[in-house]
Amino acid sequence: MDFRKLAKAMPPPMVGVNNTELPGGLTDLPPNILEALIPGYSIISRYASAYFGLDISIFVSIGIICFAISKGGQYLYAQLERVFNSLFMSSVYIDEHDDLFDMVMGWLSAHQTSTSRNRKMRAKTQRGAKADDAYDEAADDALDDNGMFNFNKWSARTPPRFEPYYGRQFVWHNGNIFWFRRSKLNEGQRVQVSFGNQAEDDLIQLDCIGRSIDPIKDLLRTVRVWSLTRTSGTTTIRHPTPKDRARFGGTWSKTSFRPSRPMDTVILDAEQKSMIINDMNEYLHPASPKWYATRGIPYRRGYLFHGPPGTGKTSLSFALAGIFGLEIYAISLQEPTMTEGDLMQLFNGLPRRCIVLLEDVDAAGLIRDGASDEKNADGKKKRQGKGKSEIAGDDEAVKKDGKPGPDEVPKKEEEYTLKDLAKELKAVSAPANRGGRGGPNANNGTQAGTGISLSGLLNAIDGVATHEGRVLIMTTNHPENLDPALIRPGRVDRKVEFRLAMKEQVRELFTRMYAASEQTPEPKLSIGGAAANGSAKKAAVTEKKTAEPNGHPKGIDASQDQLSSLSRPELEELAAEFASHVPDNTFTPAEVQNLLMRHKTEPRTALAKLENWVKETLEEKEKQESAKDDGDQDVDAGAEGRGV
Ligand SMILES: Nc1ncnc2c1ncn2[C@@H]1O[C@H](COP(=O)(O)OP(=O)(O)OP(=O)(O)O)[C@@H](O)[C@H]1O
Repeated sequence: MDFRKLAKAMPPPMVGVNNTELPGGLTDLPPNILEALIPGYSIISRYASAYFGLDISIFVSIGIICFAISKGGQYLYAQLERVFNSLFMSSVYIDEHDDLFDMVMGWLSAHQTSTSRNRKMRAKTQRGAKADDAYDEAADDALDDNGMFNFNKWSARTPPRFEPYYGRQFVWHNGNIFWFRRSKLNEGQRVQVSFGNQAEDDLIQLDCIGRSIDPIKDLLRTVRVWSLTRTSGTTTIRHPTPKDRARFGGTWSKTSFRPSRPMDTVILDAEQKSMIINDMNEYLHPASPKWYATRGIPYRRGYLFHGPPGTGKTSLSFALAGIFGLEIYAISLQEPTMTEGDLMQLFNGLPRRCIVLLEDVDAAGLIRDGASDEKNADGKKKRQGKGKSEIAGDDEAVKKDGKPGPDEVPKKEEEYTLKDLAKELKAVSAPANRGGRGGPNANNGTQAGTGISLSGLLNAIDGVATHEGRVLIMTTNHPENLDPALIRPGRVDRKVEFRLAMKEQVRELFTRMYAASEQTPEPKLSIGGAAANGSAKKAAVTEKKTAEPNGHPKGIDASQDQLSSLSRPELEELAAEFASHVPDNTFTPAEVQNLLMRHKTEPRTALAKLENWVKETLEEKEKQESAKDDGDQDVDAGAEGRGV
């Protein structure tokens, strides 16, 4: 191509008054503009002209014009699209913080993977229960030569979830076409759309043709049903969003979901169990809100689960969530960064129906300030010295106005021994040692181990601004340490005591463990020589047939034999015998379960090892007790030493 000819073909430059060249043709921009746009332009252009006889200003000008045309075109297209959208399209926006966001993403990824020709997707590693869904028989490939489960091998088989990336794509549903656009929330939108959301929020925009959003509503209904069906049988657990991830405090994040716990796996006094189930069922009935409203009673329900650790308090909460299809919103009052404002916002952000789980409320170190404690006339900080048995299942023990009942008169000042005082000191200092940032400044003059005062907690639980409809479950190992105001009727409507296991409970635990339909396979262990000589699997089979020195069979086949050859009446018989050797009121169900878990498929072995286990566990408990007593004495001595 002869560039000189091309240059000649261009219109000649216009000449100004002083013979200066004016910008003439479209392609002839003033050199000083080009110089400003492209540093060193004049030198390049001079060289190009001298050596190649080329006037590069033509190309630069053409480039700039093309750029301007394309930008203009884009702008025009965007304007036309905007006008078209506003006249003929309807849109619905979904903020990332909303549950619908995940549901839509899940639906789209499930819906699109088979049909989509999308060339841009976001791949997401599946975690938690979703990933576990991917388990199938072929996952046995994840066993190594020794029959050991290898998680890396197994998780490598779990495919990632592919979901739409930023940008626009369409999807068909019920004969309608929908456009789906995922974008980043810009600053302005974020304030309007998602007050209190995370810093890196995304936004989904769903568009459909027509002047009504009804098709989108219909699509979202489908998505919700699809999503809820998929997650039925699981319980969702949420926790407060960590401060570093939340733009504002007091928002909830879905932290996990797990298979719902069947109620019959929680072994508890039948009467207590049916009481709590019936009570909750009645409360959650759709007609209940009206019933409460017409009587002027706040529509709230609270339960206190109390008893030693490992007796089933958390398990029952999860089982209740499972049968009533509720999500669990768990709050730890010991969280040092949580403020009363956050707590209030968390309670305000609860859905219409849910379970709020406050675990170990006694450990939060909530103590009322003497001045604000109207129950203690002498203004001294005191906890009510209420025994566990008085609290157990006794709704009337605390009077309606929160004052102690006649049978629980507070100790007089002189009845407070040094030990009481030492315990108080320990209770107050314990949460602080855990990093609590209590203190008078943190909580309106109320002493507490965290940033939450008792009045702050009470306000959040049932303050005027608090939403109605939730079920509050508080758990504690030391109900006697709780302030009566926290557990007064209205805040705690029912109390359930969890005790150490009785024979009947042990029997049920045993039966449940070995009657379960699905047994987890035991590893086919054959470590060492077998692997080394390359005939590991064969060796494993041989090993199954060998017996342990104590006469108990070893390996999966042998242990399965114990189960497969066990008829129901035999199992019942074994369970009764097992229970008869476990002393009442001595071990927690968790401890008994621990023994049974060691012999998951060997009920007879569990029975054979029981006697030893009882002896060893009792010895261990005694040791722990005496160590605790020594600790208490140290605190007493310390208190006396300080002249308290
Ligand atoms: N009553 C019970 N019935 C069935 N399983 C139980 C029972 N109590 C405890 N377990 C088992 O023991 C383990 C611990 O139980 P869980 O967490 O419910 O106890 P907890 O009372 O909430 O303890 P903590 O006070 O320490 O929170 C669980 O694996 C659970 O299955």
